[in-house]
Amino acid sequence: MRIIAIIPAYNEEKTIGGVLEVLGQVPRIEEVIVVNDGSTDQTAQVVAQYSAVTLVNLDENRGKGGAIQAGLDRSRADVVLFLDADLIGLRTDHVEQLLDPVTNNDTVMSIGLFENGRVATDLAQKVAPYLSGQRAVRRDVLEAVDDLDISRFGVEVAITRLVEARNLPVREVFLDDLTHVTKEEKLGVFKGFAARMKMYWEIVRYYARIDSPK
Ligand SMILES: O=c1ccn([C@@H]2O[C@H](COP(=O)(O)OP(=O)(O)O)[C@@H](O)[C@H]2O)c(=O)[nH]1
Ligand SMILES: O=C(O)[C@@H](COP(=O)(O)O)O[C@H]1O[C@H](CO)[C@@H](O)[C@H](O)[C@H]1O
Repeated sequence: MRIIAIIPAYNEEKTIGGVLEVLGQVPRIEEVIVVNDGSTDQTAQVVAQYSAVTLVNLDENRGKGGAIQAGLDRSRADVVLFLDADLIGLRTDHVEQLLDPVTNNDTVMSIGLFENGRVATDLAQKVAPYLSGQRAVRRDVLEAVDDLDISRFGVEVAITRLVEARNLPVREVFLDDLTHVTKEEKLGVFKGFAARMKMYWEIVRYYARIDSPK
């Protein structure tokens, strides 16, 4: 069974190194692919310091779904681990927790939920667990999702919805002491809030598209 990790990254120079350090300590992940989604900061330069990591540079920002599709297009795998590039507190046991239920064939997808990380980020995932970017997913499931490449922030909802529509088993796992940097922390209160609204809009737009007749 070939296991890979795909990390979509847009302006994550401050945190992506920490994620890659941890992934480098998990031998059963055969390839780590970072898709630099048109970043304007030093994300690509930071990733290039990790010689074992495959760096895919996109000239223009395609959104999270587009970045993930670009990673899938360049890979061959049975199971894909997805992690966001802005995680704080990631450990190898979190990675194993996400992988185990899928590699043991107990489920086709795991979803990782923050626990005891920070109140705000724990709560956000309690309210909307299906938005989490931390997952392990069987590749055949990913291939069945329509329009992943244009889904932008609709990507998690798209995958979750397909799994639910087919009545496939999903496993939620709790990732202790893990959190991420929020949009407001990255961009400041106003730009962060605007980015959050844009994210919700991208999710709704993807929904509307797949619900209307083609
Ligand atoms: O256009 C984008 C927006 C986000 N991301 C990446 O997708 C992940 C989740 O995005 P973000 O952290 O902004 O979402 P949040 O967790 O704040 O909702 C991160 O690794 C981002 O760098 C991306 O590749 N392209
Ligand atoms: O938890 C949430 O409400 C959002 C917003 O997180 P921030 O606190 O704005 O960083 O984050 C998630 O949603 C996105 C859409 O599904 C995912 O792509 C992110 O990985 C996930 O962190």
